[in-house]
Amino acid sequence: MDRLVRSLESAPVVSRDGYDYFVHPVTDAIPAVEAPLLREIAEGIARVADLEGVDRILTAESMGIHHATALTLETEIPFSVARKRSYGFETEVAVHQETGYSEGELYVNGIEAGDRVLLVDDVCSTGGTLRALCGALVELGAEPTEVVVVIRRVGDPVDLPVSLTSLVEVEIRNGAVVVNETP
Ligand SMILES: O=P(O)(O)OC[C@H]1O[C@H](OP(=O)(O)OP(=O)(O)O)[C@H](O)[C@@H]1O
Ligand SMILES: Nc1nc2[nH]cnc2c(=O)[nH]1
Repeated sequence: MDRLVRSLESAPVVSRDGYDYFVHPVTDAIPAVEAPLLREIAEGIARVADLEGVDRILTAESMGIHHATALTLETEIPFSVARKRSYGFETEVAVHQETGYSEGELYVNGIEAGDRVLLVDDVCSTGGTLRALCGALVELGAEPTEVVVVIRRVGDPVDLPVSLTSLVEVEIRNGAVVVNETP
């Protein structure tokens, strides 16, 4: 995870209503997302995730999408996106998403009862987004298998019904990103 670690160490931190928010290609596409980093991440997720029997990858709009795309290209497992807009389908499940700086609804479509679903996202901080998605899967009769994120922001305890793995962990200390590579 050399590229990921090096690039995170120089990520700027801005305030979003008092929340120290780091800005990075993985989480914001700022500066640009380059192919070697994207590839390193997709290979890293495929290595740490248990892909046996997984039918679908699920991510949240918007900044999980490029990681889910790369992972699908790496594994051939199709992905779905929980969107921030409703399509109004009868089978749609809406869940409330709360992060450290925002809240809204996420709408899950295209997952079937019995599907085994790997959840993937760019970052997990409070865990509010991934907890909401796990709830949507259970409501649909699908099975969340595990959560794998690129970056885990340590600090907030997260409460998820399945295991959470990250490629790296970060902390924000004195306005700067401090990175710990996970084994
Ligand atoms: O662990 P949490 O506190 O839930 O935070 C993590 C979520 O925050 C970001 O999404 P955001 O809703 O900001 O939307 P974006 O992907 O469009 O930036 C990020 O992409 C994760 O989905
Ligand atoms: N880019 C970015 N996305 C986040 N999602 C939750 N926390 C963060 C953060 O600090 N930075």
